[in-house]
Amino acid sequence: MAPTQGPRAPLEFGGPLGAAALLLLLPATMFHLLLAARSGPARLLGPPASLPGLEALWSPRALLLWLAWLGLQAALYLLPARKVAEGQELKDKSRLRYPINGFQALVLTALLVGLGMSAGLPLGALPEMLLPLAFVATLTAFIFSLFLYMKAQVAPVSALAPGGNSGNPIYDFFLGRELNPRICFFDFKYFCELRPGLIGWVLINLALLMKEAELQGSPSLAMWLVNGFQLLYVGDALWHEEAILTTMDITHDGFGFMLAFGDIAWVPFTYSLQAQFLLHHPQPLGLPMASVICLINAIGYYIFRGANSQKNTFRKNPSDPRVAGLETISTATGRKLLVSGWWGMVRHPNYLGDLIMALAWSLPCGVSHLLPYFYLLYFTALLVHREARDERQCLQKYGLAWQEYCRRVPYRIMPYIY
Ligand SMILES: NC(=O)C1=CN([C@@H]2O[C@H](COP(=O)(O)OP(=O)(O)OC[C@H]3O[C@@H](n4cnc5c(N)ncnc54)[C@H](OP(=O)(O)O)[C@@H]3O)[C@@H](O)[C@H]2O)C=CC1
Ligand SMILES: CC(C)=CCC[C@@H](C)[C@H]1CC=C2C3=C(CC[C@@]21C)[C@@]1(C)CC[C@H](O)C(C)(C)[C@@H]1CC3
Repeated sequence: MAPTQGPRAPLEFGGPLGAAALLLLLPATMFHLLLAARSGPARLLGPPASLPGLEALWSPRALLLWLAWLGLQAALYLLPARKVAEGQELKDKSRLRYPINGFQALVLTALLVGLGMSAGLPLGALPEMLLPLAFVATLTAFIFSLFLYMKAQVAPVSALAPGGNSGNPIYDFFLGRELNPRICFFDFKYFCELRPGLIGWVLINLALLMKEAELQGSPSLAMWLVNGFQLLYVGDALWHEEAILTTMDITHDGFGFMLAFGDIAWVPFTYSLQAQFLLHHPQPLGLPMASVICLINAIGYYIFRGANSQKNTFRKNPSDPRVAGLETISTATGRKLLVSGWWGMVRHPNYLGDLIMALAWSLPCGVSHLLPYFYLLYFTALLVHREARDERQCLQKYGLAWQEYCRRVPYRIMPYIY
């Protein structure tokens, strides 16, 4: 049995109690949002108009569809890739290899869905199945996390994540014990983070758009914008798939319920909330306002992509002409920190861009309801918390050099505000 990390390792997310609460709260919130979006009052706060019975949650057809979806995405993952990338160096000095074929999976999925639709596949029926689909996705996340927890029992110590090995089963189940659980070349965390949930999200959005077209004669401008913006975001993530190998989720966090549920259930069913809301609460949107919203999304995307690409280019090759002229601070680890360019503006410019885009995704839903702004509120909380976790890790890694960086770049996410 793999040993634990010992009682003195710092606990996150409020320790075992916080983890236990989140195990219940996260699925409950997701179901609340799904129900609220389709209800008349569409209240974010307060109880849903009615609670569904088990017959509304359980459907063998939804289970089959869900398993077919996971199977399709797994098959696409296993197709030959245009490139195989190496991950960050692990504790045992080895590096894992990852197929770079996520964008290919998105295109092939789009082709298959297109073919299916021309053969009569009723994509517009999907919105009716969101509740039972979310239910089987949640069940899958629980069962899968249990499998991951047990798999970690026989994993070598070097394969364990820095957190998630406290010895408390609830906490460790939630956070995840093993860093990169795999069977042969199939990496579960890498697969889940980018494929079934992210591609599922844009498919759900598309189904909501088709349904709106069925009901109203054509999709609304607001629905087009939400679909377009979020497709750009998902397409971008898959196009720059390799960049995920340096994120905290892959390099630091174990794979447990938090990420498994987040990746396969939370992302597709709550990130599509704006499109769900629009189907049940059509919103008028004129061209001038739509243009302003497009501009906001473009500004957010420009900052998000610029900052992420600048850091990735710099981390891959600091002498790359695109980043060689930037000012840096040396650290004792031999790695440098950027102090000019995007990373000299605030310490997390990529989060700022992401948040601006989140605002642009909600604005097409008007200002009559708070519900479509849930993503913006949740995402602000997630990124503020994530930023604090990252800063702790960077302080540990870079010590004085990180303190110097914080002194030179005092704002975390929003210049002059935070
Ligand atoms: N839509 C969603 O739900 C979510 C989206 N995201 C997005 O994912 C993206 C990745 O985010 P995340 O993984 O949290 O973090 P980052 O991509 O911001 O990576 C943080 C790491 O970057 C390195 N770094 C920090 N400052 C500097 C600097 N000045 N110069 C060079 N390197 C630096 C450090 O690692 P090192 O030095 O070791 O390289 C640090 O640990 C973001 O765009 C975020 O908005 C994140 C979470 C959820
Ligand atoms: C509330 C809850 C269940 C939290 C779990 C958090 C996860 C939902 C997120 C943690 C980091 C994520 C990232 C993306 C999606 C959400 C999760 C999984 C991401 C794949 C979205 C697309 C981006 O371009 C990205 C690739 C940078 C990003 C990576 C982090």
